[in-house]
Amino acid sequence: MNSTALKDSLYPEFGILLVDDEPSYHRSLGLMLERKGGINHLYYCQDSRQAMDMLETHSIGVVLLDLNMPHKSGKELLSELTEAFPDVAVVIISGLNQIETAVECLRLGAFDFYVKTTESARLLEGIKRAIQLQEIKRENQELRHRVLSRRLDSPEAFSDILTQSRSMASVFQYLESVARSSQPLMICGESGTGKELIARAVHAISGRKGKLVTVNVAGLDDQIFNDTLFGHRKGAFTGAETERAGLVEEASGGTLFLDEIGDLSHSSQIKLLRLLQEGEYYPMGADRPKRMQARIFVATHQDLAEHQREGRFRRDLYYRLCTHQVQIPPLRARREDIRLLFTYFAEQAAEDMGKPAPEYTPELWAALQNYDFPGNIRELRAMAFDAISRHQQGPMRASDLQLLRDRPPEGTPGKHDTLVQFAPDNRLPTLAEMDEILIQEAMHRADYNQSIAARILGISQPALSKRLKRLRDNLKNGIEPE
Ligand SMILES: Nc1ncnc2c1ncn2[C@@H]1O[C@H](COP(=O)(O)OP(=O)(O)OP(=O)(O)O)[C@@H](O)[C@H]1O
Repeated sequence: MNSTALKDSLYPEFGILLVDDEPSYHRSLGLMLERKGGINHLYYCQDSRQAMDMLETHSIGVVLLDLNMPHKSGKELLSELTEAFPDVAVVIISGLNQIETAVECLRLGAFDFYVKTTESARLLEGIKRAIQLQEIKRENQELRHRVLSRRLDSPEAFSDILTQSRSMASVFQYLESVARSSQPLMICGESGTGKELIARAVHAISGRKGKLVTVNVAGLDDQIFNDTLFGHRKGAFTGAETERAGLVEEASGGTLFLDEIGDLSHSSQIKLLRLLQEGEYYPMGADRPKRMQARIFVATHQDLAEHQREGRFRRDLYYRLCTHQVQIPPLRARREDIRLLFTYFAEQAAEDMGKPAPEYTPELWAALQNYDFPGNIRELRAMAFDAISRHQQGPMRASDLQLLRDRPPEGTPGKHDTLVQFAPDNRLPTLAEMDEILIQEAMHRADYNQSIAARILGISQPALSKRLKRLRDNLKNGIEPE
């Protein structure tokens, strides 16, 4: 047995076992796979009687099997193999071009059938397909396992992403199951939902030793895109006085994160597609290609599926990019995170500004809960910093939040006087929350005169006093309105 398994970075994650009695064919196929496909996690077996043992002892995902071998024929081995290892993909590479044999092998469970004289590019494409399918199968199994056990292997990688939402926990579980894949990852979500934080977390648990290199591709014209990603040789164009490595090279052994991919120009889309299809690229002015050693992440706040349907984004590129895809929910779809995040950012702001962190009124929470956050967490963060900078004393109130975009213009009468909006998509406040909001508002309008506030509310002054006391006690004990 010979294997390349000692190399630093192995692709794919599982082994590819070549079973053939001809060492010269092993050599040429191995070289072709490594040079043209970057496939270097290879094991060789010359004696077909040993193949089953190798499958027992190594993590093999794909077997490349010859048919005509002494001792045990390929067909015999195929039957044993598909029975004992139904999850392994077997690609037959036969010396004979016989249609009946091909049909029989496929019936026995082979994934694909090629003859040895097949053009190497076609053979490579077929083997890559088998690898990709295996990767997806394994990731699926891994994901099912994680979802059922509701666990994360590396919770620390996600510790910068504050959340208590169940939907985000599922996002993390999915990301862990695809973190070690070599396939691209597409991160979708509205602006400010934390896509860049997600990219960093997934890179951290990808097992890749290289860097995460980020580039925003929106607005890059095709020439700049080309130079930024692929670099150039000295003298490649007027002004190219020194050689420059592109970001694909900088991300070697790591991850290249292309942000705002929905804004990539059409000509640059073609270049990116070629890079993904061939795994190779030409720095400007170079006559030999370089092999890409980076994994690609992309992010977008746009609906790329729709762009693709409308012809604004190349369909072939879209399908290459979305093998693994995650949708980060907007903040309004995980309102349970609002209080956690606001408190966190407000405390951070207070510390930065040397102020004590304030208490918060229930009315403030209700106003935040009923706001849509079109700018998501980025907007919430800015809102918390702004509120702390202007806050003077006492508990922080809804009126300290100047950034509420849908706040009615000053002086709008009626129900708009309060910050609580009754938009159809918003959660309605509970009666208990409404009670508190009304009391706070009445006290504010009455300039904290209880008798006047009681009159505004249509209750007696002792009744208001009792409610105020209960409110203060709840606030002190951190109890939420039911
Ligand atoms: N769950 C979170 N916990 C803590 N901070 C967060 C969280 N989500 C986002 N942030 C912060 O919000 C801001 C915006 O996040 P980020 O830049 O990752 O968003 P994005 O989705 O990439 O935005 P864009 O699409 O505009 O590039 C950053 O300051 C980030 O640190």
